[in-house]
Amino acid sequence: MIPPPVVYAFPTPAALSAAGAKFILEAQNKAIEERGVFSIAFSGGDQPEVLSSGLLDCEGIQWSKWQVWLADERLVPLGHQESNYRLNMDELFSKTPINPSQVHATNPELLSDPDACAKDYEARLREAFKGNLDDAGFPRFDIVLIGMGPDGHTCSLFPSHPLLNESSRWVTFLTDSPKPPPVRITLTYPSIASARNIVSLGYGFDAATLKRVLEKEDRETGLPAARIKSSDGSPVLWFIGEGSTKGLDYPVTPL
Ligand SMILES: O=C1O[C@H](COP(=O)(O)O)[C@@H](O)[C@H](O)[C@H]1O
Repeated sequence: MIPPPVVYAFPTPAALSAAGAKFILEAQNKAIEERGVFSIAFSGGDQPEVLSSGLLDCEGIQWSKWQVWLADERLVPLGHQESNYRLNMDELFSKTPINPSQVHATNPELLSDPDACAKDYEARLREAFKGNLDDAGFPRFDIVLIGMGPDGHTCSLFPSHPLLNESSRWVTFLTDSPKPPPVRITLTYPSIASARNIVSLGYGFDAATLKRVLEKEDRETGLPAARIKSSDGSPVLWFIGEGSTKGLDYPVTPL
C-alpha cells in the first residue's frame, strides 16, 4: 500500500524556505553521520530561489560535504537562461562556499547527443553512488527535490510521455518536451523512488493541478507528479505555499 503524500503549507516564501532548510539540515546531518557525504538532487522552477534564503541563513549546513545533482536539465549551454544548472548556481550555490565541482552539471560537450549526455550523467551517478544503492540497484539520494508544472509534469516527466514507463535507466532523455526547450535529460521514476526522502518543493504550484494530483489522480497511471512514490514506503512530502492549497480538500499537516 502506497502511503498518502504529506502536505505542509506556508504563508510566505520565507517561511517555506526556513522550513525546507531545516528539513534539509536534518537529512544532511543524518547522511553525514552515516556516510560522510550528503547527496541531493535539485529541480528548476522557483525552487532554488525559494530555498536560497533559508539555506543561506541556516546554521550547520556543511557545504563541503554536499554533492548536488540535477533532477532534470534542459540541454542548452550551461550559461543559458533556460539551464537548470545556471538557475541553481545563480539563485543559490554561487552564494555559498560550495566548490562548483560539487554541483554536477551535464557534460557541455554532449549537448547535441542527448542519449550520450543522459548516459554520461548516469555513469557519473553510478560512480558516486557505489555502495549506496537500493535492493533494485537504484541510487539512494538523501533527498530528491522535485517540482511540478501546471500540466502536472515533474522533473522532465511529462503527461502521457513514454518515458513514464522507463524502468531500467537511472537517467534518460527526451527530444520532444511539450514545454520548451524540447531536449532534456531527467531522472527516471525508479531513480526518484529510491531516494531516502522525496520532497516536492515550490511556492507557486498551480492550485487546480495540485488538487487534481492529490485528490483525483491515480497513483499508478495519473499525472506524472501524482505517480511519484518511494520504494521504501515513506510518503512523498510537499512543501508548498498556502496559495497552492486554495480549494484543496486534502489534509494539510501542521509543522
Ligand atoms: O521544466 C521544468 O519544470 C518543472 C516545474 O517548473 P515550473 O517552472 O513549470 O514551475 C521543474 O521542476 C523542472 O526542474 C523544470 O525543468
